[in-house]
Amino acid sequence: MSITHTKMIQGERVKLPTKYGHFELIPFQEKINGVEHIVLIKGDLTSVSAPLVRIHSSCATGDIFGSLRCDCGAQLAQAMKTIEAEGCGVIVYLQQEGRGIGLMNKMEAYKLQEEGLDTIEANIKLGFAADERDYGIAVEILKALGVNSLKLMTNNPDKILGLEHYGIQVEDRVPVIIPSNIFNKQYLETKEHDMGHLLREDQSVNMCSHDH
Ligand SMILES: Nc1nc2c(ncn2[C@@H]2O[C@H](COP(=O)(O)OP(=O)(O)OP(=O)(O)O)[C@@H](O)[C@H]2O)c(=O)[nH]1
Ligand SMILES: [Zn+2]
Repeated sequence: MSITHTKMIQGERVKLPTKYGHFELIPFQEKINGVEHIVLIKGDLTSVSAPLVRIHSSCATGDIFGSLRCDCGAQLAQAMKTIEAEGCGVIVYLQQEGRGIGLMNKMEAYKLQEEGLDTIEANIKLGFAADERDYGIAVEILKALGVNSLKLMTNNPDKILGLEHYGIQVEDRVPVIIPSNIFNKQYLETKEHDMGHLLREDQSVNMCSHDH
């Protein structure tokens, strides 16, 4: 039976055994536009004060087809394995293809990268910001699950700020670092040098020192 929230409809909770572990899946649908997001849950979230959470933006190329142009597919697998090992946690899989610009535009951006632009320049040339994502809906979903405080699995400091902006307390950051390959080396370098992603194991963000 579905549950109606202010901005979303929460669907049926079902078992989802996977090759990385046993999870439960809950679909969510935004009322305003019908966009659907997927939540995977492991364990009893209320049993810990700050559960492990991965907010994952959809990447059809990487997550479904195993594309080597980015690190998304491997990050998703690593997050699922880590949550399985921990015995408790959540993956919020957001329908936010191409950092929020959609698949058609992301492929335009890929084409521009094949012509020499980097991932940021390509977005800008298409008239978008480098990152068009907003985490309001992710926070609505987390609150519906009773999660207000968490340990975030990410390399992206903007994602931490994006959640904190909507009142989620990010207690800690857990890196999700995937070794680069020849196809994504330059892309990851741009993320590290120009988008501020923390791609070295020893880097840390001071959770209390963000400016809001
Ligand atoms: N516009 C655009 N989007 C891309 C490109 N490559 C991957 N993406 C999208 O980027 C999103 C993933 O963002 P990332 O910057 O890789 O990672 P992140 O989610 O911000 O940070 P992490 O939590 O550390 O993974 C997904 O929605 C992908 O579809 C690209 O070249 N251009
Ligand atoms: Zn990707």
